Formats: sequence, structure tokens, C-alpha cells
Amino acid sequence: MTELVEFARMNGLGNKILVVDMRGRADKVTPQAAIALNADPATQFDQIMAIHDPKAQGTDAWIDILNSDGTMAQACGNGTRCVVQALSSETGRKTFTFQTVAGILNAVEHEDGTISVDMGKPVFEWDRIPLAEEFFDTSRIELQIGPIDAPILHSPSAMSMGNPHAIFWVDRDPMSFDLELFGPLLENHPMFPEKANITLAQVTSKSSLRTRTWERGAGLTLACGSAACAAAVSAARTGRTGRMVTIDVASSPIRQPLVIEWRDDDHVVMTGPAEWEWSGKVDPTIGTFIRDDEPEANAIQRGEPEARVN
Ligand SMILES: N[C@@H](CCC[C@H](N)C(=O)O)C(=O)O
Repeated sequence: MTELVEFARMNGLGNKILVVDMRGRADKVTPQAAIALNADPATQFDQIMAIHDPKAQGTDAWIDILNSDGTMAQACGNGTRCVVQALSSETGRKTFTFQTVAGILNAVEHEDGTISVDMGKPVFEWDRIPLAEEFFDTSRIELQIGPIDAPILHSPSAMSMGNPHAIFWVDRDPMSFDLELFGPLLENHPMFPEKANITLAQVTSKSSLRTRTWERGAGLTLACGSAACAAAVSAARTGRTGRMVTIDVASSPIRQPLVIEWRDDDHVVMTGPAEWEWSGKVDPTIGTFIRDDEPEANAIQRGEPEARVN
């Protein structure tokens, strides 16, 4: 039986995150465990942030990111804030440097509890987003859905924030669109060979946007941090806003904006909250778990005799 590891159920502006502590061991959270955890309403999540021992000097941890369908993601802004809060509570430290498949991320927890993550530099080249077709200008690509002469969504801005994003500009509340219907079609559109996160963004002023996202590998989520960064950068890139914006994430139950700054050095810094909900222990191979605040009997009732702490 695999030894159980500590995990925390957290959220970043409502984005459902499981932070799993894989430090000190060589194995990984498996796609099978992710799918099993997502199937249980108590642990249903958008991303798992698996904290591993650091691989590079000067970094505090390597982080693997899994979507709820078991696939890997290269970036997760809301989840990164959750990792910072978890490690800050554990160590008392306020600044961290992480490594992911997409590169190095620096992060800091502020006095007021909000957390800033330097999400790195945006990528605009069509073959690095990646797109299936060559576009000289990816700030407005040819893609539409709906009737050919009256498209419902069209001409998105495409970019990578480590992970692929398409931002569709809308002139009314993103909540009024049927994103459950269009999201999967666009996520899996042949234009995106590695699929894409699909965001609807409404410009509400020269310094604010309202967004809603269909996430690659996770579907309709309450919030998506890398999408907020992509929307902010795309808005500035196309002259819709300045380089510092607040993002009202329309679908989030937490009415606190994300603040995104696309700095002059090209780095994108996202600031927002993270919230701990409960903790437990999980088998990273098959996904059985026990909450710290429940008797072991409950886990066994769920049919999880393996849910024993070694
Ligand atoms: N919720 C995340 C983004 C998660 C990754 C995405 N689904 C992908 O596959 O790229 C965030 O807060 O950035």
C-alpha cells in the first residue's frame, strides 16, 4: 500500500485546488488518483498542485499541476497562491521561488494576506502558443462560432501564459453567454493542437475587465488566474486597457478582484487571495483519502479501507 501524504483542500478565488505534499518521495500523484479525487464531491477540484522537492538550486519546490481530468497543466495562478499560503503557514516565510515545467515562479505573501505571483513573460508567437495555423498577429486570430454572418464569438486574442489561452472579447456580461456549450467546442478546436483555456472578457473601464473561463482539462470553473493574466495582457496589447487592471472574475463567489500588472520588464504579476478549507491525507496512487476532521470510519464507509495513516 502506498504511504499516505498530507493534502489541503483550498481555493484561489473559488478555483478549487488540492495542495498535495509530495516532498521527500520520488513518486507522483497519478492521473488515476486525480480522476478518483475529482469524482468524490468532497474532493472535487479544478487543479491539484503537487509540491515536490526542488530540482534546481535557489528554488524552494518543484510543482506538478494536474487538471481534474488527470492531464498535466503548465501553469495555475490561483493554485500557486494556494501553495504559497500553505507553505507560509508551515514555515512562517513570506517569499518563495518555485519551478514548474513552464519555468521559475517567484511569489510573495503580503501583510494583508494577499499573495502576488510573478507568472513570467507572455508568449505571443503562433507556434509557441501553440496554434495550428501561422498568424503574424495573434492579438486577433481568425476563429468564430455561430452563424457565419452573425458569429456569437469571434476573433479572439491568443497567447500563452505558460499554458494556452484564447480571449474572446464580449460587449455584455460574460455570465450571459452559454459557455457550457461553446467552451468544449473551442477548447478542442483544431486551431489549438494542445487545446486551450477559453475566456470571455468584457472591458468595463480602461483599468478593469470582467471575465469568465472554460478551463482546458477542468471545464467551467469559478475562477482561473492564468486566464485573468492572459486577459489583462491581451487587453493592454490590443489597446483596450492600460498595463495594470483589476479583474472581476464574474463566476467567482468571492467578490474580491484579482490585480494584474504587466510590468515594463514584460513579467506579469497577479495579486489575489487564497483560502484554506480543510486538510487530510491521501493515497497519491489511487486517490483514497481521509479528512483530518472526520473519524476514520467515514473513510471506510466511503469504501476506502486503504485510507489508513501509516
Ligand atoms: N485554474 C488555473 C489554470 C489551470 C490550468 C489549465 N486548466 C490548463 O490546462 O492550462 C489558474 O488559476 O491559472
